Amino acid sequence: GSRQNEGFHTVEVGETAFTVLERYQNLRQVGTGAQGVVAAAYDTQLKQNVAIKKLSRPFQNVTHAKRAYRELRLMSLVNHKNIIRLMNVFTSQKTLEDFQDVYMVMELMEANLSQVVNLELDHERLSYLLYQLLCGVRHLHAAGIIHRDLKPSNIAVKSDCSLKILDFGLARTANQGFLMTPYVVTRYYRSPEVILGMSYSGTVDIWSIGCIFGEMVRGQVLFPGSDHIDQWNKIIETLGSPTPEFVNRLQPAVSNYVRTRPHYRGMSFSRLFPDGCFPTESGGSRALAAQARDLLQKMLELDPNKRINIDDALRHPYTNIWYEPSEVEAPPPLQYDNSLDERELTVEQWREELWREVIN
Ligand SMILES: O=C(Nc1cccc(-c2n[nH]c3ccc(-c4nc[nH]n4)cc23)c1)c1ccco1
Repeated sequence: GSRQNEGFHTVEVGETAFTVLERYQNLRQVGTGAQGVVAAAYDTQLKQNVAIKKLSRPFQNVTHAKRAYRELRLMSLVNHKNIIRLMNVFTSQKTLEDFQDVYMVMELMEANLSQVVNLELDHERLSYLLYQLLCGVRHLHAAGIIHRDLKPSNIAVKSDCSLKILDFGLARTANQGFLMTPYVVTRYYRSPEVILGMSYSGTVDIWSIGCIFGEMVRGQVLFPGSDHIDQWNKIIETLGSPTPEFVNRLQPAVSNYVRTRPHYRGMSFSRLFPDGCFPTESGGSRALAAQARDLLQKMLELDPNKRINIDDALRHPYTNIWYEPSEVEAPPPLQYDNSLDERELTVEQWREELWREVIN
């Protein structure tokens, strides 16, 4: 029979075949994402558990290819404790012609945040998770990377309450919603400026963090919109209509639409996040609830120009108890050249780009 690739072995993980280096043993599925299947494994060389993500035919279309290329380049560029680290990347195929799959080996976490948002977290854990998320995003922004698609499913945690961001979101030119796979694009955490197609800056990620933080407090999604229109309606019904000054900054067609909406006053934040939905452990909890509510209000500001920025959020009383200059001001990685993942290449050209990234 054909000589099995030396140094590789093939195992079934769920319905997916993983052909991985011999050093990775005892594979078991821990998750699936829009890009592929993730397995936990034991690395017999490093003598530690790892996560292995299989990207099946990442060049199958431009969306997958851009995302895979961006992720490979960014993960090897970025080095921060709150961003998942790429430990190895390989393919079992020997030539470009045979090139099919990419395997990314990363640190193993224990759960993703969507499995944690409905737990009753005390203020200590809540503020620590929020602080780490802000640190990780600050590091991305320092490298010129705006994530734009932060949500609980692409953030992972461990029982020691450590948190890591799992991916790098959308390339600026990625199409906003149509995917070839059956996976639904979750828009619940997308900021008003992304929904309304405005120019955007790093504060889009602050909005998403506010939505995630709010969901951990409330135990349910803040703005569960079924599409962009519904998403916008849910946001203004809850937070109130935008100011005329904000609406005037929109593109004409969009501002005309936004003006047709009924006028909403919005709910007060003490009604949105009453004391009852905060942990009530002994001592100081009313003061902590007030601090958490204050920070939420500043993150869930409709107008990006008025929204709190990352540095102020890290210095807010609710999070700055964790402030460690070494974690917050970690030296920024080399600036990421966004233009590389925004080239309009053909599937075949992306395949070659990915092949080069994997074999070097
Ligand atoms: O469920 C377990 N772990 C778990 C749960 C959720 C995420 C990860 C995870 N760790 N590292 C990663 C890197 C990337 C991804 C990724 N998911 C989509 N895209 N990328 C996910 C991970 C791990 C578990 C049970 C027993 C031991 O671990």
